[in-house]
Amino acid sequence: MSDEAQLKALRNRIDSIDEKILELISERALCAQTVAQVKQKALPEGEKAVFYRPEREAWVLKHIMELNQGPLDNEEMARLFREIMSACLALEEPLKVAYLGPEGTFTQAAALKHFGHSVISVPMAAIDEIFREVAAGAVQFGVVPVENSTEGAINHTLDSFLEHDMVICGEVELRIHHHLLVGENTKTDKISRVYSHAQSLAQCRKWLDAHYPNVERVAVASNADAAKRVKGEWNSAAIAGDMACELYGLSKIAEKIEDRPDNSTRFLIIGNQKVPPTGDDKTSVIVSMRNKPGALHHLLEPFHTNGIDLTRIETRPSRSGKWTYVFFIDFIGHQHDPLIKDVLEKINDESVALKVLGSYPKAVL
Ligand SMILES: C=C(O[C@@H]1C=C(C(=O)O)C=C[C@H]1O)C(=O)O
Repeated sequence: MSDEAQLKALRNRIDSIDEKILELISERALCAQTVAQVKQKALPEGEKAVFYRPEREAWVLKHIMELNQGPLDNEEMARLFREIMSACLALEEPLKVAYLGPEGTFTQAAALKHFGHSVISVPMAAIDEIFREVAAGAVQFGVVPVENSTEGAINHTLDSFLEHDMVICGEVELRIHHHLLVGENTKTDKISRVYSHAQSLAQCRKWLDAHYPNVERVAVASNADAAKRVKGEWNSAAIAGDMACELYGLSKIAEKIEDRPDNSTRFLIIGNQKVPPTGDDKTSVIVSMRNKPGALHHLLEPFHTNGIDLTRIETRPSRSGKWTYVFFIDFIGHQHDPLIKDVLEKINDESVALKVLGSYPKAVL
């Protein structure tokens, strides 16, 4: 067979595979629609069904990854299914998700990675506003950054958990790549100012010291905001990611300038919905302790004796008295697991206050 004929035959095969995929996706979407009807029918008149099931979605993605034999890798395959589920869920009910805006931020990228592109994503100007928007019921979920592998905790987010009653329904991790961006009119040899969010400036500190030691570093509300500003200025650059670069039509003069190549940010999904166990979960709690010797030791002991894996511990001022603290603790397991229940009871006895922020599936993607 000639190359030409072979290509034609392969393309014919791809066409007929696509037709089958189309049919199967449509069949899947119809099933999801029927699931919605069944969910709604099971409830008394006037009560609204919960359509989004994070524990089920985590299971579907993991199942696909287990079955996958290549040549596409697991992450790629799961991303495709993430989008299929997102579209199916939108047929049941389009989700509204608030994120730290403006458009083009890493938090928006995290929201789309977690929920897929069929959600309605709503930009908010500040972390606190996301909490308020979810509390008011204007959106079902919010996405907030909580920690960065280079720069540590996002204190605004932690403090917002002290002020609002919010359930954590999920987590998402995003690799953060920063680029130095300029606009059409920027004179690249005359750059005297670099805009970015304080966290991003910090994540690129060494690179800036080495390449632009005398340039003024200006912290602004977000990386997207930084990108927006440079458009109209000839002597400034922005540090931001791919989404902001595309959205504001900028070009990269240096790529991946973050000091640590594994630079990642973890985001939390906040809402009002408690998530049942999947068998591979995390739990987040806030604990306040009496200020006495050995308090932290007593707090951590039940985790140690029960072999529970702590993934994070963070301290913040409690805001209820000078030099008193609260601990944010993340660990592996679900609050409904008998072992975790026991541990939480012990901690409750030892502490001034214990608040379980939520149990949720570990990030799959
Ligand atoms: C179809 C369902 O509803 C939603 C859509 C899902 C899907 O497309 O697979 C999975 C979970 C839910 O978010 C379900 O609950 O099974």
